[in-house]
Amino acid sequence: MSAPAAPRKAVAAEGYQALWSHNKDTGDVFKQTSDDIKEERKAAAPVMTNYYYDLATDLYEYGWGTSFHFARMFTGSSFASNIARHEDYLALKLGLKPGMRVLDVGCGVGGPLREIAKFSGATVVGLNNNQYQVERCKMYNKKFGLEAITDVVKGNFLEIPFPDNTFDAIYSIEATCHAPHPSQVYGEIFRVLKPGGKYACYEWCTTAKYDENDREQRLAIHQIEEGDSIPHLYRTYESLAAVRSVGFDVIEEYDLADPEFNKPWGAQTPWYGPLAGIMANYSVDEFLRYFRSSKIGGTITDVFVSVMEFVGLAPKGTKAASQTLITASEGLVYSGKKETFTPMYFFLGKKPEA
Ligand SMILES: CC(C)=CCC[C@@H](C)[C@H]1CC[C@H]2C3=C(CC[C@]12C)[C@@]1(C)CC[C@H](O)C[C@@H]1CC3
Repeated sequence: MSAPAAPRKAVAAEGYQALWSHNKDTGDVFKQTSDDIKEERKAAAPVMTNYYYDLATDLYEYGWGTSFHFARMFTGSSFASNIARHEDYLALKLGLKPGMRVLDVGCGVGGPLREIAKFSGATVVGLNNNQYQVERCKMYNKKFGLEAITDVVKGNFLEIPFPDNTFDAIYSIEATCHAPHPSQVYGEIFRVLKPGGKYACYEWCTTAKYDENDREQRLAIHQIEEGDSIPHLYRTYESLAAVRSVGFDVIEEYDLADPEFNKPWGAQTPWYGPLAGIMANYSVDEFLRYFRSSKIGGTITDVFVSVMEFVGLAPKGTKAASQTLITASEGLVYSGKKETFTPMYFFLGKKPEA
């Protein structure tokens, strides 16, 4: 884990926690998720998510790697190949080819961007609003000799810094859920996509099984929102309506986490398996990697970083980051088991030619 400048994480921890402190002392999840509080977080969304990634990026890389997303975990495949397959699936659906110019909206430190560039030969440009992640992405693109077919630009996906009709294809992986409302970011994606171009998305959503009046289910969804900087998690049907409302023709849409959908695809362990210690493939290497993301691994990391911060060897804010991610993990595993949440609601949209 690299230790960036101390003040950045300390400021981020303070700013982020302030946005999630409303009614915490009441212990009442309904009060913590009231409409007016959510409106405040929606208004602060770009700043809030910048704080979040200032805090979480180092731990993400340590515990997960450079591709910040979940995947279908096919039994017998390694974690890395399951993650890469999930990325290549988008390249296949978009029909990416050498010579095409593609935008990755909310690219993180660029794990997916580099895989998709290598898989397809297309030129992939990442868009990211977090300066630290942009720098990490640039560094990796150079390190892996991919500068000719990759790039990364700092910018807000609510105001994408490119002219209309720029890209041949666009994708986003578990990123647009940071927006106050999905239609805002889908509208921008529609604008910068060329007519006839396709947009593929993995969206974070609540499912039809989610009962927002059930206290335990609501708490777990709130834990996901708090632990992952999401102003509000929308339903799958709301995301679908949003992508249609900005002008896309939807060619395909389904929940890749739905066990029914997955029946013909062969044996899988759950997408949240790495957080719950459920391994898709057994080997010593895989054990170490699963251990880092599991509950027990996360707890050990938490104790370690707390001590490091206390003695001044880790920047202030590191402990807050670790605890935020433990909250995320609890909500994700609970909601994953109940099937009230999916991190892979997939849709493929086309911008009409005319
Ligand atoms: C925030 C969004 C929209 C996407 C990121 C999805 C995942 C990559 C992260 C969600 C929860 C994260 C946790 C970790 C890594 C990245 C996530 C899986 C850890 C395993 C990192 C190491 C810590 O000690 C425990 C974390 C648990 C949560």
